[in-house]
Amino acid sequence: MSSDPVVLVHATKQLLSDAAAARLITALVDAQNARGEAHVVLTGGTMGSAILASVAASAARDAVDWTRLHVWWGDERFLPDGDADRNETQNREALLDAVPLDPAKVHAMPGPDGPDGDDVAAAATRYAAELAAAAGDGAPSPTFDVLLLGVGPDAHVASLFPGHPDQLTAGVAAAPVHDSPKPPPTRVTLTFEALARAERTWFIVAGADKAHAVKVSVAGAAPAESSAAQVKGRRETLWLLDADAASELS
Ligand SMILES: O=C1O[C@H](COP(=O)(O)O)[C@@H](O)[C@H](O)[C@H]1O
Repeated sequence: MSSDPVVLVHATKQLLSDAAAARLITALVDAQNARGEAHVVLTGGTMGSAILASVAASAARDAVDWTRLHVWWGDERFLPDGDADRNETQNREALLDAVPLDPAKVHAMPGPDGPDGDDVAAAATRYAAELAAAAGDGAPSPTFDVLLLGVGPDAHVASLFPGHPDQLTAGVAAAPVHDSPKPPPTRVTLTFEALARAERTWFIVAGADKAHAVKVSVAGAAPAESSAAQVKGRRETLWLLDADAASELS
């Protein structure tokens, strides 16, 4: 069960960010209203933190009950806690440190200063176990209410790089990535199987350097050309773009 991609274009990167933030607040409020708690998966990169900064600046920010939100990550650069290049650090600066989250519900991916040291495979296994524990019903992870994904110019999402040997890891929810083509070389990522467990999947993409990746991904390219094309939400798959990122779409 998955949904067909829908494209929505905003004129500027700032409008894209603000509109996506409004959409995110509403989706989290609705999920909490329906089920008590909500689960969101965050992303790194340009738009991953831009949308969170827009949430932070929104007058509706505290319509979300932050204490009832589980925060997960789609991927993480395998760097120590607080490193400026960690997605978590950037997301914290943009929003997470400014809202009253329950620390027990903030599920950061371990780095080399974590319980497994520099064993990135063990760190990924640990994260998969945390996902399964949160599901609590034998599923490999909770159902994610909203999955946010940035997209690289090479059409990667999370740390799943097209054509990379670690791209197609199967049978686990989280996997190590070695020799990433984008620095840093070592990462932890959710797998395609885990990314498929979202109700709403939103790609948030700005900039002309992403236009080709957007075009081939929306068209449904094969894994060797696009990781983004392999990910769909169960209920909704939205491509939220600025005009530059949409410039190669017909
Ligand atoms: O390395 C990463 O890159 C992508 C996209 O980043 P961008 O700066 O090109 O927007 C990001 O979504 C991913 O989480 C991150 O680890």
